[in-house]
Amino acid sequence: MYMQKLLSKARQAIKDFDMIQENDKIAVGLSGGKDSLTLLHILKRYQSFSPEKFELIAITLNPGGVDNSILHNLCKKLEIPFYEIQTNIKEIVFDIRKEKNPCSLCANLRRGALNDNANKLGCNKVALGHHKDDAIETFLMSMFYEGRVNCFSPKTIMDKQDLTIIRPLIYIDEYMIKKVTKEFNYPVVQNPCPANENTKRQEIKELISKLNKEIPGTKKNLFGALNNSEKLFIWDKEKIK
Ligand SMILES: Nc1ncnc2c1ncn2[C@@H]1O[C@H](COP(=O)(O)OP(=O)(O)OP(=O)(O)O)[C@@H](O)[C@H]1O
Repeated sequence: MYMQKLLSKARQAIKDFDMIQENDKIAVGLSGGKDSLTLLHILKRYQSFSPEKFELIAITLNPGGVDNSILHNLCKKLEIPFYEIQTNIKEIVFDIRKEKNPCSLCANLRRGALNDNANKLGCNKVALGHHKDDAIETFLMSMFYEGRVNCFSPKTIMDKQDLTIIRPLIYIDEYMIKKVTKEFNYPVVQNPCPANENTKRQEIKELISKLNKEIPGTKKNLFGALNNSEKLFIWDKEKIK
């Protein structure tokens, strides 16, 4: 039941932000978590009726010591070429750098490795599993922790690498992804991260959920604010002068 809704929201995002073109070769960043598993299935379905013909592969970065055979099998079943890349990200973040706030270094290393490998495999696009809740959380985190109004974009062109990053799940709520993951029994790989669920992001997620109960519509309005580009430069000195 939810799959059709998800597919239609993904289709809308792909159209609104012009994410896919004819002959694209798209690498799905497949972590084995619910979001990227859903993304892989959605893009596979979308491929069957998309007006633009495109190629799909999956890349999984192994941070060190994770058994991803379940993802190998899934991709074989879906007939999507699968590439597992061994990395030492876990060792760098936790043993060498001994990071107190490991998430941002880990995310940077993963992003770099994913983009480099996608490039090497001849892809011109990388698809990531970020969804609507991720966007709202990132939007608030950038204000609370960095003092700036910022968020990742649905589509980012990386000039230096000749690569475009797309986020087709950007209109989809996390609860819908959870429903579909359960309904279709996607083979979720246990997240090996020692900081999992114990992060600033988790705190912000809980705060947003609390606020949404106290002030109904909070989440919807925050997402609306993110889409309201006219109001993003609130106190723009050049405009006000
Ligand atoms: N180890 C990895 N290998 C390949 N792609 C990854 C990996 N880790 C993250 N990604 C990609 O980056 C996206 C955002 O990463 P993040 O760590 O925020 O994951 P997440 O929100 O927990 O999503 P998921 O449920 O897919 O793990 C993922 O949805 C996925 O597309």
